[in-house]
Amino acid sequence: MTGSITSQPAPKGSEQPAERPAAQLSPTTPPQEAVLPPRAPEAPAPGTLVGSHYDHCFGCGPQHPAGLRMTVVAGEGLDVTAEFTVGAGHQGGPGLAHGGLLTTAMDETLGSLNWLLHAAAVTGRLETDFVRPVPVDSVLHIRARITGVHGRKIYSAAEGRIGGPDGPVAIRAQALFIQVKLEHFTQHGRPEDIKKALDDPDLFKRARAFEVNP
Ligand SMILES: CCCCCCCC(=O)SCCNC(=O)CCNC(=O)[C@H](O)C(C)(C)COP(=O)(O)OP(=O)(O)OC[C@H]1O[C@@H](n2cnc3c(N)ncnc32)[C@H](O)[C@@H]1OP(=O)(O)O
Repeated sequence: MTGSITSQPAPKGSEQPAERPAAQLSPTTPPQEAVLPPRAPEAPAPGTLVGSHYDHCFGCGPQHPAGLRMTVVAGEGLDVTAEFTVGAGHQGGPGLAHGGLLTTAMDETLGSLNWLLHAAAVTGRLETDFVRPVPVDSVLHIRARITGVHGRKIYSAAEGRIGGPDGPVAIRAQALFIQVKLEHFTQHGRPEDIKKALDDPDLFKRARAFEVNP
C-alpha cells in the first residue's frame, strides 16, 4: 500500500536502542527501605472526618464557590475513604466526568492521608489510570492508603469505585507527596492569601492551613 506509515524511513534519532533498559519502578512506588509509621497522636479518630485543611481549597474548602467540597473519613490505620458526587458541572464528554476533575478528587483524598501522619506535604507526582467512564450523577467511592514513607517522601495509592463502595473500579491512582516546611507556602503563596490564613482567629484552622496543605 502506498503512503503506508510503515514504508516511511524512521526519522533520524528514533531508532530503537540496541538494548532496552531494565524496567524501572515508578517514582510513586515505595522503595524497599520505606516504612509504615504509626498514626500520629493528633490524627483524627477512626470513623471521624479528617476535615477541610483550608476553607478556600478547591478540593475540600467549604467556602470555595465552585469547589468539589469533598469530605474525607479517617480509617483504622493509615487509610481514608471519601466520596465525590459527579455533577453536571463536572462534565468532560457529554454526560461523563472530566478526567482532570476525577484526578483532583483522587489528589485531595490522597493528600488528606498526610494528616494521619501530621505531616505537611505537597503532591510531587500523581499517576492516574482511568479504568472506566464515570457518568454524571455517579458517586465515586474512594479508598486511599499510605503505602510507605521514606525520608520526606510519602507514598500512597487509591482507587475509586462507582455503583457503590464495592462496585467496579473506575479510577486508580498512585502518588508521591513530599514533606515541606511552612516556608513552602509563605515564600511561594500569594501574600494576601497567606496573610488571611495566618490572621485567622480560629487557631485550629490557622494551623491546618499550613500543617497539611496543598
Ligand atoms: C489535606 C491536603 C490535601 C492536598 C491535596 C491537594 C494536593 C496538591 O494539590 S499540592 C499542590 C501541587 N504540588 C505542588 O505545588 C508542589 C510543587 N513542587 C515543589 O514545590 C517541589 O518540587 C517539591 C516541594 C515537591 C520538592 O522540592 P524540594 O523540597 O526541593 O525537594 P527535592 O530535594 O527536589 O526532592 C525531595 C525528594 O523527592 C523526590 N521528588 C521530588 N519531586 C519529585 C517528582 N515529581 N517525582 C519523583 N520524585 C520527586 C526527589 O527526587 C528527592 O528524592 P531523594 O530524597 O530520594 O533524593
